[in-house]
Amino acid sequence: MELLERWLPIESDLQAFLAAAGEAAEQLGASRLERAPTLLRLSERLRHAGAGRGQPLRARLRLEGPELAAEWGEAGHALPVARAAAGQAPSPEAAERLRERLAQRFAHQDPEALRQRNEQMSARLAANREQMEAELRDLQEALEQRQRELTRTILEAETDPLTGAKNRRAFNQAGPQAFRRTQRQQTEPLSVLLIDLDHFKAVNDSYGHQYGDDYLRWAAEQMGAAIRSEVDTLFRIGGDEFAILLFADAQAACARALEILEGLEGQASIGVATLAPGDSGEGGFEQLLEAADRALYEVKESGRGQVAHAGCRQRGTAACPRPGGEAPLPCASGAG
Ligand SMILES: Nc1nc2c(ncn2[C@@H]2O[C@H](COP(=O)(O)OP(=O)(O)OP(=O)(O)O)[C@@H](O)[C@H]2O)c(=O)[nH]1
Repeated sequence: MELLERWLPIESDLQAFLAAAGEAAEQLGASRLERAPTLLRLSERLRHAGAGRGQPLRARLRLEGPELAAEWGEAGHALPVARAAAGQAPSPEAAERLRERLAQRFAHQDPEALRQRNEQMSARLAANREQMEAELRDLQEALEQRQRELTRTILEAETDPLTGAKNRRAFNQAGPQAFRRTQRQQTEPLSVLLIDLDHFKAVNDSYGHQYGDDYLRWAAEQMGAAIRSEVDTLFRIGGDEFAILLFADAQAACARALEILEGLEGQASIGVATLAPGDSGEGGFEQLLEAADRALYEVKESGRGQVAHAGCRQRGTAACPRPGGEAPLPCASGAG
């Protein structure tokens, strides 16, 4: 049977509960000498659980047969308080009288105690909230920091440190991705440009490796300046080999490649291949790359310093025409 239930946020609540426990024990026949150490221990345990410190701790006095026990908290802590003399459980009427007596003790709320209780509980709640908010802020900051670090790490892992262009690893990911997108969407053509600097070994050999590095940086700048950086991407995929993923059809890709060649003062060979919307693209990105590579090889074989589109071979020529030239563009679509 439950004799009493109370919240113990402030000191006077705790004292009143201990006094009620003392009275109940006395009613069951416990002597003052027996009651004192038990109440002391109960007081320590309740304080330990947060009683009297603004915490919303709830405590109960229960009578089970001859046993009087105190219980508190969500975890169901309990402590025996007293045992009825000779192990005789009080009659239901006696137990009910005891319950009423204890209730009587709390019938008149002291307004000052009530005010203190509210004040302390709301102060404790505010402190808890502030602490939680601070912890959340810290957590949020730590998360954002991690996110920044992760982004930087990913960026570093995908960037060529010499030229600032994306590296081969990034190309291996971005190429097939772009290819699948064009296949899926059927609206946007994709061209791949493979650019290999001509006689770069001789640049190194004649002017030194450091000069060679500067030349590579300069070449990357020229290429980067010729593309729409927010749409198309430049990659350095080897020593003096670059690639560009260009969301453009064969005609526009040829024109862009010629622009790049001009920027590089004619000192490069460029192979281009295009996947047009509607092309089956059966061989995947690999095949498109191979087609661009073959076109590049043809340029190298035929003397360097040119642009060739893989699709042009169907018309019997590998070379892209000069923009504005008389001849019609021979390679409007097709990946070779
Ligand atoms: N300075 C510098 N040289 C590099 C770097 N990476 C590769 N190389 C050099 O680039 C040169 C590439 O030589 P090749 O593949 O023969 O190219 P190439 O001389 O342009 O010949 P073609 O392409 O046939 O015209 C080699 O000498 C490499 O040592 C680099 O990061 N910096």
